[in-house]
Amino acid sequence: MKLLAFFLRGGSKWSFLLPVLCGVLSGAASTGLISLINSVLERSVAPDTATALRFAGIGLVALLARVCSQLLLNYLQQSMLEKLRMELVQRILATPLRELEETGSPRLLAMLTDDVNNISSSLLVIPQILINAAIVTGCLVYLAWLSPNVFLALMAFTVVGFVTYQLPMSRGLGFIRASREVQDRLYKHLGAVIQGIKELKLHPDRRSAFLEQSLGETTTALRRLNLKGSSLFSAASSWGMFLFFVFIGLMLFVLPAPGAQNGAASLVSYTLTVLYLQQPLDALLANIPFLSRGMVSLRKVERLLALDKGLLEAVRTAPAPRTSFTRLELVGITHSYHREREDSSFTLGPIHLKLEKGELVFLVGGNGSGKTTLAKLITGLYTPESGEVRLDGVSITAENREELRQCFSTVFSDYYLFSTLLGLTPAGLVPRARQYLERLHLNHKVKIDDDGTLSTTDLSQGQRKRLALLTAWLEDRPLYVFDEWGADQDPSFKAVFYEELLPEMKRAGKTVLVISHDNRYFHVADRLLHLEFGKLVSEAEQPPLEARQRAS
Ligand SMILES: Nc1ncnc2c1ncn2[C@@H]1O[C@H](COP(=O)(O)OP(=O)(O)OP(=O)(O)O)[C@@H](O)[C@H]1O
Repeated sequence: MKLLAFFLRGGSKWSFLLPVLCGVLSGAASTGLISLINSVLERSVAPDTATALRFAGIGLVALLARVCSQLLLNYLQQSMLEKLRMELVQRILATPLRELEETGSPRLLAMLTDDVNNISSSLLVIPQILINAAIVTGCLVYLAWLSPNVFLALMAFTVVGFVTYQLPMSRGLGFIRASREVQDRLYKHLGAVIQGIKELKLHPDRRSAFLEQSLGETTTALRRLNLKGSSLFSAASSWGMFLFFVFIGLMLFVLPAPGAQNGAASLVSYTLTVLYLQQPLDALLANIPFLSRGMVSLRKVERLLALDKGLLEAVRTAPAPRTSFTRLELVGITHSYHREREDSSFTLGPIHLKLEKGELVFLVGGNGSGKTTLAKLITGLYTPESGEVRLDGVSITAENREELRQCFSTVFSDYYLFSTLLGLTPAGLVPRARQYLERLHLNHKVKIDDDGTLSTTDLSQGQRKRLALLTAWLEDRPLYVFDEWGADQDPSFKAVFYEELLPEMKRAGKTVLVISHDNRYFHVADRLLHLEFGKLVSEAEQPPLEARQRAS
């Protein structure tokens, strides 16, 4: 029911109902056919040309309605697949970063691939189940008309069949749920194959251990669980069919045509009708496992789908980026990471901090002291657990957090480089981008097409970071955050970055927060913020930039 409600909510009701109606029409026509066949066999209808034409007409309706239903269903499935995937991606984009980090990329990937496929496959079987259920109902009504006793006997069998069918089905569902959990682990290992390929290639023992233990154990567990689940589903389905044949056997040999008034002719009619039930019943039983997988997957993505509408709206209707700001204040903000398995936690803050327009601020401190975490809080990527962030005196809440984010251009140490200047296409930008390429000494390596496509991103780490800096530069936001940007640069380019580019940004009125371990260049900063174990331990004002440059 949950699945049905989800589909009906997700699209136009007619796009779902139309294939069902076509299917039901096809089912009704099929039932009409079986009734006609019975009548001809019983000789209650003459096998003349008119009957043959009736037969052909009903058959044609059954066929055309079935084809329409299938075509509409295929269309519905593909558009649902696209819609669901886009919807999930939009919800991922609107989900708080911390929540996504806790979910982890393997689970997100499994949702976007396996779960989306399972849900859309179950979409395809829902109408088929409804269609086959309609055929079964049609046949049952016909059977009830032929003989109420045979109908009642069949219903009694159906109840027994349903109850006994449920037992293996619910066990099977348990295995499918467990296999879906293991699937997340599989994606983690597959990620390790791709990202850890160098380490795996260079170390045979690690490679074998990975193949046998990590990946091997997971794929074996997955195979076993899926096998158990599918076997139980098949067993349940076969049990249903077995009961069906038992019923036919009883009808033929033990209780010859209960309620039969017309002897052999009636027996032929019941048997034929009951036999005709086999195909839709078989399809019904075969489709239920797909439905079960769809339900398991829907539960997996439910949390994303239930995302607060306000968050979704805030991302969909993001404000235009600000061109300037005066002051950003952090008032007693805190953030904690809890590690369940390690029974330890890291707490940043409470942090009190002000960033003014045109300031060049360095954030320094040991590894793990909380610099990146603080940068994520400042940029609005994390929501503080307590305290307040104020932009030009206005408190930042869920409603206006997008406005804060739009103030920043960043290059985090785990930045991502897009292969085009995505979202940056105002006229005159590409010539500026080419100038920056030259300044960043990348003009011999990378070309930028008029549509903003970069000729390559297959560069050295230092060069890739320069390209990321170029994108940030082009965004032209009032606040910049560079997280250990200089770490991959050669000494000459480090000097260009710290002594030319940063002061130039400052002169252009930008506020720049630089996370750095390059103590050779600390003199460039207006202020040094020192973070240790999550606390700001000191804040050092420095003399004016010109004096500092002269001194160095
Ligand atoms: N996603 C996360 N989940 C759990 N703990 C985290 C996460 N990110 C960081 N931490 C922990 O929080 C602490 C601060 O990390 P953070 O990355 O902010 O430090 P940092 O000062 O930027 O370090 P570095 O100089 O090494 O980049 C560390 O102890 C780290 O283990």
